[in-house]
Amino acid sequence: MTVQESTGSTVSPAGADDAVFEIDQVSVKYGSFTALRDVSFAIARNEVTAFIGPSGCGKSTLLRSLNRMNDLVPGASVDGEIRFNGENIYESDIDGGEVRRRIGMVFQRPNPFQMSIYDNVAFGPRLNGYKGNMDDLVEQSLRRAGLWDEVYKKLKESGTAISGGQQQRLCIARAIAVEPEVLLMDEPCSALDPIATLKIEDLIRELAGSFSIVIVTHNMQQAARVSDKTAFFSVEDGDGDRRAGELVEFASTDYIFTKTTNKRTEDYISGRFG
Ligand SMILES: Nc1ncnc2c1ncn2[C@@H]1O[C@H](COP(=O)(O)OP(=O)(O)OP(=O)(O)O)[C@@H](O)[C@H]1O
Repeated sequence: MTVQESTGSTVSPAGADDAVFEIDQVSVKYGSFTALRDVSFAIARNEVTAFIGPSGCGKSTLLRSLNRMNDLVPGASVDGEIRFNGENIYESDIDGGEVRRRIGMVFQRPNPFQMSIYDNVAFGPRLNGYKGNMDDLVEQSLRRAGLWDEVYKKLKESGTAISGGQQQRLCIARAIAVEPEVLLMDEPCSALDPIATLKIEDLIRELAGSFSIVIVTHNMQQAARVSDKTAFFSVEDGDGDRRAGELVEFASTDYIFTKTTNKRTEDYISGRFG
């Protein structure tokens, strides 16, 4: 596998042992349009990896490819291999639904189900036939999401009748209740105020010990605050608005934000581009 990493970075290429995902020459198309071209790098286990880059460079496209969410997008197709724990999730005998159960996702806008707070968290475990004590699991998941103290008196109330920041933490509790190995987060704070954002960022750092987290963010301070490694994407050089996205640089977050010598990364980080 080719692993694109910066020379001089402190990151050693993650091999199959410590990589949760190996992304190997992945290109993603929507119909005939190549949204992302030939991306290769590895995502380490139990770390936070941030995807940054200008609008339209394919960050969300790649994130959705990691749990085959793109299967649900008409016209989307993925070439190359994405190995999750060493197994290519795009093999024909792998069930996309099963992949999505093992890899949780949190979206831009909090999207609690129209049901009680309790039922939101219990939904996934019930679907999976969880046999343990559901009350304990709900409490533990809400505690891990930093929400228990705020909602324990109103577990029977609607999951949509709490603040946006609380709803997003409820969505995180719902995602972790089924014990996924990975949490994919697509700009999880973009609809939140600064205080709710900081709470989610603290939570991401706390959860990183137990889960591998991949976060797409437009907010570079956020990437710098929460992530261990950063992948910077951009669109290919040239004219026209149908240019493919590509991985420019992947390295430790510290390297990307303070030491990079890559001009394209520097220009983006310093706000000269994008
Ligand atoms: N469902 C789709 N059908 C066709 N083209 C799409 C679709 N989704 C995304 N694209 C195109 O693919 C490219 C990458 O989009 P993507 O949303 O992955 O970028 P992004 O880096 O996440 O952008 P943003 O930061 O604005 O969310 C863009 O040119 C976008 O217009």
